[in-house]
Amino acid sequence: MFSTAFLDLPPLAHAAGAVTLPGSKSISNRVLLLAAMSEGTTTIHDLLDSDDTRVMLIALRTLGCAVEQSGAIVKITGLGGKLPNDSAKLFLGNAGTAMRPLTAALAVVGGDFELSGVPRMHERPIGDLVDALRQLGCAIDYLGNEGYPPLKLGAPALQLDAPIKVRGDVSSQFLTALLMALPLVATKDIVIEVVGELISRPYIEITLNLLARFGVQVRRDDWERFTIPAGAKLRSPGDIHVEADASSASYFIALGALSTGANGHNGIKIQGVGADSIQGDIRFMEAAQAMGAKIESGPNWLHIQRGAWPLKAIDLDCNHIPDAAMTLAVMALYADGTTNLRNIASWRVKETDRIAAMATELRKLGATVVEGQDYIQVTPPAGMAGWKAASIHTYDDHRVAMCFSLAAFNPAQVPVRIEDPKCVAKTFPDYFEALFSVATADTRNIPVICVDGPTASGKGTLAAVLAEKLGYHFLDSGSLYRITGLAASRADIALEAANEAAIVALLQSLPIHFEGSHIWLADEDVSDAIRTEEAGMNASKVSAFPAVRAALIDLQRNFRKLPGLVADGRDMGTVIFPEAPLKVYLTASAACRAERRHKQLISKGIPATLDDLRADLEARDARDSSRTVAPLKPAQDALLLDNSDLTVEASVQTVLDWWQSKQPF
Ligand SMILES: O=C(O)C1=C[C@@H](OP(=O)(O)O)[C@@H](O)[C@H](O)C1
Ligand SMILES: C=C(OP(=O)(O)O)C(=O)O
Repeated sequence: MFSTAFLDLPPLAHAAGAVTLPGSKSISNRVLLLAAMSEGTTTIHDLLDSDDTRVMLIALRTLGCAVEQSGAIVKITGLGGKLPNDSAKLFLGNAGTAMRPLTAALAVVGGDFELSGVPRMHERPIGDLVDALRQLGCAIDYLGNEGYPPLKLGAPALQLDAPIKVRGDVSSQFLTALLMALPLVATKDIVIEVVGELISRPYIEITLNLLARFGVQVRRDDWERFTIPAGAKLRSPGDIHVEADASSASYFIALGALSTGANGHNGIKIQGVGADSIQGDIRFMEAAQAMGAKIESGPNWLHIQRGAWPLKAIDLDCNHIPDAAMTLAVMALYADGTTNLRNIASWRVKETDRIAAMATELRKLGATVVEGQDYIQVTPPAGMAGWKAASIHTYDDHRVAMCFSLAAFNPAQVPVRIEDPKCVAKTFPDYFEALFSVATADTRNIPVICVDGPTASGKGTLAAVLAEKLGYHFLDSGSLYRITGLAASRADIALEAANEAAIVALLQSLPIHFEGSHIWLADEDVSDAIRTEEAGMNASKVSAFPAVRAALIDLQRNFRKLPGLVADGRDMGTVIFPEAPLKVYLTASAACRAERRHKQLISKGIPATLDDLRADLEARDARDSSRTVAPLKPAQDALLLDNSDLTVEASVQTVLDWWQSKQPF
């Protein structure tokens, strides 16, 4: 997951390949609650692991439910409707699929419970559900604003005779919550009557489908009357598999529809969900097809390719696909006219006011947007010149972050900044990793920040922090020379010019790989072994051999991958990435560098004297700057930063400011 303040997406060129998507949020949280309340043990396969399921799992554990987790398999020992802990405070984040169904289940079972969430959850309505539960005799108080969480639940005095009326026009989750809770107390037939037009109906179908899997057949009369039969009992089905999330699939369906292939591959294959999914959002496929996508489907897979181009503008009632329809609003940027998405009033009471958010952010990109209480009309930017680079505010809404990433395919090749990318953790923590696994950009568009400088200038530290703050890859090029020196010494090859060819041959066979800040040589983590003073000296020696440097060029350039790279070394800006948009040459006085190195060594318990260290590093500076190939020197267009008197934080901030000053947003 990218936990950076923002994630800059360079203009994306193509996308092709396969993605396996995480489990459905709607299925996961329903199955968790049903499994916890049922009799028997349920083994859940491919459960979604995200913020929304985490709050549900924590809540169930707090209530006394036994949960065993091993990898993607979760085993729940059902409580049979009886709670070991009948007093608890539950924090449910911003998960509607946890807050609404748990409210109903705990209210009918009874106990002393407080249910709260993030501030936005306290602005998301729940009054219609509370009103319905109060008709049943449930004891529910508002702890904050009337009609909204947080809630306090008490012991109910259940009256099951009269039909329960529930409004269906604000959220279908209220009806879902009642349908899942009432089997716990169905000593007689319980009738639920929906008042007002029921929205988001396919989600009710998911609920009915899963209730049936847990042994409860609800009778449905049209979409207005639902009967839980007397004696209904939740019984574990044993094993249950969670399909991949169809709403998450919408971003990759769109990706297939709007991008051309890459690396000899064409189209996007989505694994884990197919056209026969029980999730209503799978019908996003039809909307994407209407816009031009070519889609094939098989058991649990979809394959999407670009068809019509530009996409065709559509006019669509999106009530049945409220979540995936946000993706259509971004696809509309690539359409041949104005797209009209209607009957989406519920967008206003979700993670944010989604109609307002989409309108504001689409306009930043250059689109013309008209919004109404329950619709949005999107007209694409006028020609290439109409597109604007934009920093997309994401309102702590996972779907805003995910769908706006698709704007990076814009024909004007302007970058797109996604603010607070970690908000995708609600349903798809590794969304951007999945995107980068199939999307490609022209190499020249992938940003590189070079940090060059002499030994002990702190360039490794600076570069690593920059990479972390920007979510970029990190190339510690010096480590490649260090590994080469280490491997040659271990192979008893003297580090002399006469052995240059042998060292290159050895280097080409080295199984080097990087994992975060760790560097591996085959099965050995050599991160520490290459950091000794001796390894540094050896690195300096092998790095003076032209053939060694040449052999490492492609390896280093291959680090330039989406979303970007921070590369530290001695010739990053001069030789390896001469066209990098930002080159920093980091220095500090010899005295200062010797002192830093001294502190470092002493703290590790390695004896050293300041004078020796200073002499060594001056010798190393001389060798590095006088070698014939790629000598250490600032690139002509490098910005010089002397950090002798700067903290790491101050150096990082200076470079981040330089970087920001080069951005179009
Ligand atoms: O029941 C569900 O799993 C959901 C129902 C929908 O909400 P509304 O019924 O409020 O539209 C949907 O937007 C939400 O993401 C999940
Ligand atoms: C509306 C959504 O979430 P919730 O389940 O919290 O309602 C969503 O995921 O788009």
